[in-house]
Amino acid sequence: YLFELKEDDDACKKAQQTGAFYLFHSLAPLLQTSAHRYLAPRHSLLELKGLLGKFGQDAQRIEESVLIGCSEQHEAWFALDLGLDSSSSISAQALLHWHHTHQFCSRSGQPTKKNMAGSKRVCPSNNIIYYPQVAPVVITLVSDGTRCLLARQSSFPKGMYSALAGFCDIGESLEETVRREVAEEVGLEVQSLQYSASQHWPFPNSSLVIACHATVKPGQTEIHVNLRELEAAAWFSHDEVATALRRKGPNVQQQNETFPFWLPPKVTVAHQLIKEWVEKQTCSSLPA
Ligand SMILES: NC(=O)C1=CN([C@@H]2O[C@H](COP(=O)(O)OP(=O)(O)OC[C@H]3O[C@@H](n4cnc5c(N)ncnc54)[C@H](OP(=O)(O)O)[C@@H]3O)[C@@H](O)[C@H]2O)C=CC1
Ligand SMILES: [Mg+2]
Repeated sequence: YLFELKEDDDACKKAQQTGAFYLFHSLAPLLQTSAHRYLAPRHSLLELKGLLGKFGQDAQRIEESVLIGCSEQHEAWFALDLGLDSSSSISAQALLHWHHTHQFCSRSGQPTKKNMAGSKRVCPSNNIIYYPQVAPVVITLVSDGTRCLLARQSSFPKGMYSALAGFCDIGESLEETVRREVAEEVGLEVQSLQYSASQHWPFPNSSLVIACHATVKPGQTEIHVNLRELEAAAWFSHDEVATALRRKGPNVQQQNETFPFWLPPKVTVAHQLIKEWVEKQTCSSLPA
């Protein structure tokens, strides 16, 4: 069904009649607080038209919405940004952002036109099709068997350490990216690696973060921090990491100077990767 909506502008327009719209303003989602949770309110086409009228905006703006999914019952879901310049066409956040920053054909310089679903943009002068881009990123938790390596960039919030990360270069396999990034950032040679999980990551542009565990040879653990990429990197013991996992974000005052660091929040695949390592270490240290 989604494929049909992406390929057929008329079918997509029809789906808007019974669909649900989620709203953004300058790429920030409109959220509603409800019992200490944030919910994204849904709007029918009729409600949306009413809202647009209230804000003095033309109903034509609905053409700028982008398809972001559908329910099992074929209710189509759309996202619309009411805060961006009305001449731009838009898309949930990552897709909206991509449309906002890909308005022109890089061959002809002419404005490109979004299809109804927002799954692509086409240059009317040469028919070149542009599809939304995703940049693959690997995130690697390096271990020497008993400790794991965590690092921080100067741009991280104060005290936060995470696993190593890096964008894939063109032509690389994921395995090659892991080996290159680990060598580049901390001067270590990866011995083996294992895939863990992946996550869509909309910051700064749309990325697909692929998380892996990697090992280095126990005798080859000396870190050479690349200070152009990282502010610091160090080996941490199982206990240090397990304690840091229980610590909540930067707002918590650190009581104990021995553990001055904290880890990325639960929502990140980085957190899941570190948690997985801690759990694996705990299991392997239990008596058989
Ligand atoms: N969800 C998660 O758990 C995690 C997500 N991440 C995300 O992974 C990303 C990569 O990690 P990071 O260590 O910064 O990567 P890198 O080590 O590859 O370094 C980032 C630098 O690479 C350059 N670069 C190369 N290709 C791209 C591209 N396609 N898009 C943007 N920059 C590119 C940029 O340089 P220049 O600025 O000079 O152009 C950028 O500053 C970050 O955006 C981070 O938010 C990282 C860890 C965990
Ligand atoms: Mg990096």
